[in-house]
Amino acid sequence: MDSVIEDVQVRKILDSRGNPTVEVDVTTWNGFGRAAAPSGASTGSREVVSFPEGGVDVIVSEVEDVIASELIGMDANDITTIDEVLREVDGTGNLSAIGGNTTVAVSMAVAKAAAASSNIPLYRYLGGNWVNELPYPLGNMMNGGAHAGINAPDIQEFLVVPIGAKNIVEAIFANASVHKKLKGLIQSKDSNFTGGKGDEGGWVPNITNDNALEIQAKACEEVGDELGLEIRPALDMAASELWNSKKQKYLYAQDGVERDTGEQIEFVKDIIETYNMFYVEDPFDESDFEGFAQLTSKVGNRCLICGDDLFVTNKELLLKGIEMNAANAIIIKPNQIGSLSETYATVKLAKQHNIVPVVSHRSGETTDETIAHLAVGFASPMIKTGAIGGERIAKLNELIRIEEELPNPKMGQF
Ligand SMILES: O=C(O)[C@@H](CO)OP(=O)(O)O
Ligand SMILES: [Mg+2]
Repeated sequence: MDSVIEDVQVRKILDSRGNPTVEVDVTTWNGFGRAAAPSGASTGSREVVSFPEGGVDVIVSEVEDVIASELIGMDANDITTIDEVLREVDGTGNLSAIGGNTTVAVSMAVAKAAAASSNIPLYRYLGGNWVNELPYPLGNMMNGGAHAGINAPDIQEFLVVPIGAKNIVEAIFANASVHKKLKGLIQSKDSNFTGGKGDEGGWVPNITNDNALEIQAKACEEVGDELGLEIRPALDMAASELWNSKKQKYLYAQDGVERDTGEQIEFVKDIIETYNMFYVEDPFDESDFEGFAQLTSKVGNRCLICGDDLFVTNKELLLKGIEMNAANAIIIKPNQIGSLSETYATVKLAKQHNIVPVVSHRSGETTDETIAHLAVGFASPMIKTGAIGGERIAKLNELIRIEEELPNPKMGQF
């Protein structure tokens, strides 16, 4: 049979932070799939464990043979069973024995090999013949928090969404234009700015959160006017990184301000209203479903409130979020949960409840382009994958190629 797995190979490769990660090759009788795992810096505490003790070297020297001997002879189309086998091989609840990064790379490589065995691209294999939607790219413009150095803003990511773009090419180049525009705007506020960038290619300015918000909005407006399309600001606050559980407060070191949960709700609501934010991710600590629910009830009709560390792509946590009306969007990162089939189950649940799934990169990435295919195949209306930088444009440029292949392409529907 065309899709029977004949070989599985694991190797150590570099990620964008210079750290080791795994790349997996899966060969079938008539196909080949390759995928690599990314890694986070601001990771949620309920994510699966990325690597076992001993790191990538242990996987290459000890785990590769075990996985290969289990998978060889199986049908690559049977991804759900293969993912279950990987969980059995691991034998722990949180994938700490062989690592969620190992299992997710195998799982994605298997899916790519299955698609290749049928001579179709991964997005079509996952989404079927009707797929025709491209995701709006959520582009990273300025970095702070755990993705930048000291003196940068506390908010982790200042993002933009080119919501008026008619196609993916226009959208991707609009984001790149905002990124360029911001360089000059930062220089006018920060005389020491050297043009330094953070982990995801956004600029790292030495300015306050307020100043960053102001120039983010200005850049959206100016570039939007120049290009004649609407561009809206967005944020990933990664607030678990700001939360101090002893003090029960969010600490904004750059601004010298501390906020309790009530003050944080008002602060974020105010930002959303002042700057007409399209999307705010992780405005509260990862355990504060209640804070999320309060904010969503106040502004969920005009802004996407998205859970990343809150849900960690986990179906059970999403279910809790749905019951509490905690959010109206969810970040989808396959390596948070460790397999493609579980990732899909979470996306499906989100869609059934009108929660917008946002397929996302990690701060540590490789040139693997798989998430571009997942976003299109899952009809995710938005993808978070940076704006510039080799490991980010690998995904963006793949979306351009996918758009070219689709007979009747449209931008995503919310
Ligand atoms: O918080 C996030 O959303 C991500 C990606 O932007 O960062 P990390 O991969 O460090 O978790
Ligand atoms: Mg996040």
